[in-house]
Formats: sequence, structure tokens, C-alpha cells
Amino acid sequence: MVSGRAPAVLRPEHPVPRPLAELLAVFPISVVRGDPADVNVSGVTLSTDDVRAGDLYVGVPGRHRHGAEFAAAAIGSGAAAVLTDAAGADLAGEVDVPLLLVEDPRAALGEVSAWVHRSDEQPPLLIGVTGTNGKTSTAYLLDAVLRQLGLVCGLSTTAERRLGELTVSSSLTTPEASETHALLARARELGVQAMTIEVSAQALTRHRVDGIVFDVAGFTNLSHDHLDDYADMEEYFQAKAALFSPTRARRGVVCTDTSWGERLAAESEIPVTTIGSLDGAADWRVEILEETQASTTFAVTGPNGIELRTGIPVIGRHMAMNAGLAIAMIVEAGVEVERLAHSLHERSIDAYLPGRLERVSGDEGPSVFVDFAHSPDAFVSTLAALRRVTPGRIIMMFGADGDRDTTKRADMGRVAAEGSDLLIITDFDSRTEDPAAIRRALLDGARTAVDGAEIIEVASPEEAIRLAVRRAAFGDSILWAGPGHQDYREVGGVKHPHSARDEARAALRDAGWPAR
Ligand SMILES: CC(=O)N[C@H]1[C@@H](OP(=O)(O)OP(=O)(O)OC[C@H]2O[C@@H](n3ccc(=O)[nH]c3=O)[C@H](O)[C@@H]2O)O[C@H](CO)[C@@H](O)[C@@H]1O[C@H](C)C(=O)N[C@@H](C)C(=O)N[C@H](CCC(=O)O)C(=O)O
Ligand SMILES: Nc1ncnc2c1ncn2[C@@H]1O[C@H](COP(=O)(O)OP(=O)(O)OP(=O)(O)O)[C@@H](O)[C@H]1O
Repeated sequence: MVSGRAPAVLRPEHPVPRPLAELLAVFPISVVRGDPADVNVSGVTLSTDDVRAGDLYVGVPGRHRHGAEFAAAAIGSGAAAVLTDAAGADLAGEVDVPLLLVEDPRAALGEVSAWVHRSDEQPPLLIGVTGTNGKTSTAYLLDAVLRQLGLVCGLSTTAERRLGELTVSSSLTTPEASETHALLARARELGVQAMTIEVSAQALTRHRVDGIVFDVAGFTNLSHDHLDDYADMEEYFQAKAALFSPTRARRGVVCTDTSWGERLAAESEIPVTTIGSLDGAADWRVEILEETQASTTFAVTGPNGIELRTGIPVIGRHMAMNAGLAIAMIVEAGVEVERLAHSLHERSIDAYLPGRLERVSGDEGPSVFVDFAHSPDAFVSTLAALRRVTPGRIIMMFGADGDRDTTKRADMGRVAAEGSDLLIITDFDSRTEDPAAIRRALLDGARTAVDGAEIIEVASPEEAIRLAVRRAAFGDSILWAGPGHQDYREVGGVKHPHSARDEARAALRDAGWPAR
């Protein structure tokens, strides 16, 4: 079983403590109990899993519990003070450190963390990416181009937080604000020059990137997802659009291939340039030159006659668009085009995208790709990309997340059946849901496909991938959508070690094929 503890958080190694009295002078925070004089704080956290001596423990109301209920535990681990709301002050009980009050502790967390960590001092170039699909991929492509330019880079994605050579795995796509500002403080210690941060809609809604002004923000696209968190697509769009306001970003690059992108470009409160593949109206254009099973080559043209030809070691026009967006964002960030052209001249973008259309098969046998797609639109783009480079049949296997937007399941089933020749519905992270019920919803959707694939239900992913490999012939491609880079599966609310990439490699080897 995988430990339930939160993954490690990258914090500064040499934090400089700041007097609590100064914090009280800067923010509308009052004292409920205790004397703040002579108390210093050197870090901030809202989780008892991550308290260090000298921390300000912030008790926020959550979906399940109020963080202030855990004040005593936080103090036991070394917290120097507790900040919470009125309800939390009652819940915290008798504490022997200063107990502080603020109206909305979650809303205060970003600015307070920025103050404690002084993260506005010598910040790196800050780049933020949002959108329904392609955030992680674009973040890795940005990071790869910036590293090819010779910069010391930091990266925060769904898969990992990385500063130079230092890496920890992620749980949330965008960390809580206390963690993000600690990351920026550690980045400063390590001399990081450019930091790319994936920004989810939930992060914008839940104040996780407060206290940060991105130099450039990028938008990939918007399509059906997260309607368990947002009432409708309009509310979901507004959550993402919040990144394109002066308090959050200085300028933006928006992909206008979706109508939501066109609308964002029109309504943005900050200056934006646009990028697209569909027509000539966008400021930047991406034109596909060649697609193979291993790479995509493309040209990016931009304002003032900018033209760059390069490639990525991954399939898909959508991935080339992500790379074009990354390039346009880097130019918008102020990197000279000549320098960029020189670093990419006759050279691909040297990126590794963990679990994003990752080919795990060797040079013989069927091609097997493991991908993180978990929305109808991601399925459409990914299947279209595979179709263009697959001479034979496409075998797709997937399952849906439990405890997440159930309204997308029928569409996921339908587009999967329409885009593949053999579809295997299997289990994924069912979390606390009944996996059989999730499969049923996917099967119902799949059976509505107009020109549908052959559809098979195999509950066990281990058996499903072995069946897919057995049924595949030379020239066929297998797509395992969903798990991507994940190294666990969550079933019945418990995380078990599980790697789809390793499982797919094992299935290939069992069948006598090489794997990479
Ligand atoms: C809905 C949501 O965002 N929930 C987040 C929230 O959980 P919660 O409100 O349930 O917290 P809670 O369990 O009630 O606890 C309240 C507080 O007490 C603290 N606590 C609780 C128990 C304890 O023993 N000690 C302790 O300190 C918690 O740290 C928290 O601060 O606060 C937790 C601590 O930071 C997060 O881990 C949790 O994210 C959950 C896991 C989640 O699934 N979030 C999803 C919706 C999300 O944010 N996804 C986006 C987008 C992904 C994408 O693009 O597809 C993301 O950015 O990851
Ligand atoms: N520009 C794009 N348009 C449509 N689909 C895309 C695009 N880029 C990536 N995808 C597909 O979306 C899936 C998820 O990609 P990626 O992890 O990069 O997105 P994400 O926005 O980070 O997702 P999440 O927020 O769930 O972590 C992959 O299947 C990928 O093939």
C-alpha cells in the first residue's frame, strides 16, 4: 500500500525568520490570545503533515474538516503561531502559542506566505500555463526550451516539482499557496532563473497562486471537464480567465483554436497575443510539417516575420500546438528570437513528457502508448494523432476516475468507440466509487457511437493490457488512456502501487516483444 502521507514539500534550506509583530502590522490580522512579541515565523503550512519548527500553522475550513481542529497537533510539531477564522478560533481550543484571527485564512494564505518567504525578492522569470488539456505537456516543453537556452529552471506540474536537479513528486496539479511560495524561496536559494508553473482552475478558485504575478500566462484550450467543481462551462471558463488579469499576470499568449480561447483573447484584462492552427487570424501560427510514430516536425511563424522550424519527440498536432504556445510564451517573456532560433536550429525540443503519449514499446511488435487523457476532447486529439501514424488498427483501453465529474463519462465512451477499432473498457482510479458502475456508464456511452468499435469489458487493467497486446498485429497501435505517469491506483479509497507504463512493458515482454 502506498503511504497516505503527503509527498515531500520543497522548502528553503535557510529561511530567515520574520517577527510575527511585523506580520500583524502589514495584514488585517488580529490577536485572539497570546503575546506575539518576540515570536518569529520562518515558514507557513496548512497541513499537519508538513509542520516544521517556527511555522505559522494556518487552519482553513475544508470540505471534510476544519484545519483549526488540528492546531494542537501542529503546535506539538513546532508551530510558532496559529492563524485561522472565527469558527477556527473556537475549534482550536486552549493553545500556548499566539492564536491569530483573519476573516478568510485561505484568501490570506498567498500574500502571507509571500511575505514570510519574501518570494517577491529576486523572483525568477515566472511562467504560468492553464487550460483543460495540455498544461503539463506545455509546461514540460517550456522547461525543455528554457533549459536548451542554458537557464537554470524550476518546474511545477501534476507529475513533479523540480528545481534544478532536485525533484519531488506532486499530489495536486498546483500546490497550495504556502507550498508554492516555499518553492519560490528554495528556487531563489538555488539560483533558478525561470520557473514554469501549471495552474489549474481549482488553483485559481482556491487562492493557490495568490501573491504571484506571472511574467507570462498561457492558455491551451477549454473543453468539458471538472463540472463537479463548477456549475457549468461558463463558471469553469471564468475560473481560468482569472489568470489573465493584472493582479495575476503581466501578459498572455492564448491559443484561439477553441471558441473559449477566442473569447478569452477578446475579454482578457492584460495584453495578449494569440496562436492558432486553424486560420490566419492568430498572431502566431503552427504548421505541421511531418508526423511519425516517434516525432512531430512543425514550423512556428510569429509577428515581424519570425519563423522557426523545430520538432518534438512525441506524436500529435495538439502537442505541436503546445510546443508553439511554449515558444510564443518564451518570446513574449523577452527572450530574443535570434537566441531562441540558435538554440533550436536543426534541433528538436529535447523534452521528455512523462506519461503523455509516451511510447513504451520497442522497435518490433505493436506500438503501445500510455497517456494521461481523461476528458472527451483529449481522447479526440490523441486518437486523431494516433490514426495519422498507425497503418493498422487502433486498440484503445481506458477507465474513468471515480469521485470526479461523472457527466463526461458517456462522451468519453462515445468518442473512444468512434476513434478506435477495438475498445477495452477497464478500471482506473475508482476511488470510493463502485468500479462496475463506472464501467457501465462508459459502456453505455460507447454503445451510442455511430460507427463504433468492437467493445469488450475487462475489469482488471493487467488483464486488459495483456488482451490488447494479444489482439494486436504488426502495424497496430495500442493506446492506454488515463493513468499516464501515475505510480499508483486508488481503489476503495486506498492507494496501491501501480504503474501503467511498467504493466504495459511487462505485457509486451510476456508476449515476446521488446519494450523501452
Ligand atoms: C476540493 C479540494 O481542492 N480539496 C483540497 C482540500 O481538501 P479538503 O478541503 O477536503 O481538506 P480537509 O481534509 O477538509 O482538511 C482541511 C484542512 O485541514 C488540514 N488537515 C486535515 C487533516 C489532518 O489530519 N491535518 C490537517 O492539517 C488539511 O491540510 C486542510 O488544510 O485541501 C487539501 C489540502 O491542501 C487538498 O489536498 C485537497 O485537494 C484534493 C485532494 C483534490 O482532489 N483536489 C482536486 C479537486 C484539485 O484541486 N484538482 C486540481 C486540478 C487537477 C486537474 O487539472 O485535473 C489540482 O490543482 O490538483
Ligand atoms: N493542446 C491539446 N489539446 C487537446 N488535447 C491535449 C492537448 N495537449 C495535451 N492533450 C491531451 O490531454 C491529455 C492530458 O495532457 P496534459 O497532462 O498535458 O494536460 P493537463 O492540462 O496537464 O491535464 P491535467 O490538468 O489533468 O493534469 C493527454 O491525453 C494529451 O494527449
